[in-house]
Amino acid sequence: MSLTNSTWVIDENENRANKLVASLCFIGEHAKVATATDVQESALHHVETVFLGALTGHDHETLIKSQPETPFILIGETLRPLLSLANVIGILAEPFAYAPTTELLRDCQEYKRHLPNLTNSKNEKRFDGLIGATSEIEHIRFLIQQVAKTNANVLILGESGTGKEVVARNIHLLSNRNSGPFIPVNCGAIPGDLLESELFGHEKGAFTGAISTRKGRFEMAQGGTLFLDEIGDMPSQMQVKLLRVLQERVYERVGGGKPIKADVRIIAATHRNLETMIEEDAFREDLYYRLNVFPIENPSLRERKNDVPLLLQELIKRNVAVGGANVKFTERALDSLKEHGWPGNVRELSNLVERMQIMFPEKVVDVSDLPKKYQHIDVEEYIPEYPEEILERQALNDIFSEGFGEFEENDSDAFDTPLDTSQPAVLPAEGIELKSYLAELEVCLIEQALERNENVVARAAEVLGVRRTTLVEKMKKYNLNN
Ligand SMILES: Nc1ncnc2c1ncn2[C@@H]1O[C@H](COP(=O)(O)OP(=O)(O)OP(=O)(O)O)[C@@H](O)[C@H]1O
Repeated sequence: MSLTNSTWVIDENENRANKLVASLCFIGEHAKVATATDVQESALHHVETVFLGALTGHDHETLIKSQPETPFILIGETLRPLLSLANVIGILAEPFAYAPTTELLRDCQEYKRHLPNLTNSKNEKRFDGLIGATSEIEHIRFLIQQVAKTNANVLILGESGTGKEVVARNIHLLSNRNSGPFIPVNCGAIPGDLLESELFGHEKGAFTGAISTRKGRFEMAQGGTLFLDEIGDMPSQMQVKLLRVLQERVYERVGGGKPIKADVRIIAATHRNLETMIEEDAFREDLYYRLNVFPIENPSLRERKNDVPLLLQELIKRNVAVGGANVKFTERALDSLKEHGWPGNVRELSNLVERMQIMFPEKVVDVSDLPKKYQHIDVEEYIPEYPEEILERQALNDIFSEGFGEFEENDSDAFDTPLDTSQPAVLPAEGIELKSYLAELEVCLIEQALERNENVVARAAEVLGVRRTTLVEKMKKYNLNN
């Protein structure tokens, strides 16, 4: 329960009011007796809960409605009809027992915590790059806010690409160390024998190659936050050394004897299961408990798939800001993306967005434009139908610009059919009906292409040198069912 925010008891049944204040104080609440006039005259931002009992000269309903951001608890059954008001959380009757009192106080806290204007606007602005509106990400924001104010070590768990570093940066940003540095170290990317000097620094000549004295990441993070990413990949001899620093808060540079005081907040992260690693003797249990003071479990993207559209929008915006092209997604393309499993989480989504921005600049992306593995819903593909004259012009172009010459040279059997079209270049003396002649020729070539390619339209389109959708149109036009 809150110790800083206060709880007010407004009840003209003085005896009952005093009993309630006493029992609230007993459970650690800062409770005091107040009056209806106090409510009318204050903004009540600092008031967590108001207990409301008997009143004379004031209307209960008007009073409750005048403070919509404040949760009220009614005292005594006679006020039950007021339960229908949204900010009335419940009724408490004498004797004021521990269980119902604490439950109601907790509900009031929740009412305040989820107040739309607090969670969505004021707080959001203070978070940097942590996008999402689902309850899963709201919970992460809540944990960040709670732990940021303290100096506790934090362990961020979660699959790769879920934004563990984003969370760590936000803890730093909201902490009172935010004027100090945020120093990340990827423990998995630095070879074991270099990690010690990387973390603690070294004195000149401490080892071959130590040509000058160098500060380590701990020293660089002094007064700020050290983010130990991929802590599960830290070699065991380094785990011992890190544990010592966490316990004693001092360390020495490699090759140096002078102890340096560590004023550093530690945030560690891993995608590994440290408890299993402990069982396998791959991670020290004592270090685990030192680091795991406050665990934060980042949800995977598939656990918060309703955030996909919002994230997508944000990732597009970020790329546009650095010169990328804009791109839009149809509603059903978004639905399809929501069905994806996202093993690479937000990082995978970010890569997909970049790919789509390159492939479809300033266009709208539909399900069929997505790479195959992201197509999770069946949609009927739109095949445009064009006016007759355009199709005829295209047919003529196809035939005269690329068609015949090559066909004759490369495949002398191509026109070995009963149709007159086997000698297309020779104009009979009596002339021809060009339109139907060309149509027959087209049908003949399409049929051959389909036959040679076991009726696979995509392959037939390839040998005819047209797009698959064009061939499908022509087959529809000539009523050719394969
Ligand atoms: N909630 C989020 N909102 C916006 N961007 C996010 C979010 N989560 C992750 N990202 C983006 O996804 C990418 C991966 O995030 P980050 O590096 O923090 O993940 P990680 O969990 O630390 O990954 P790894 O375990 O591989 O180190 C970054 O570009 C980051 O900006």
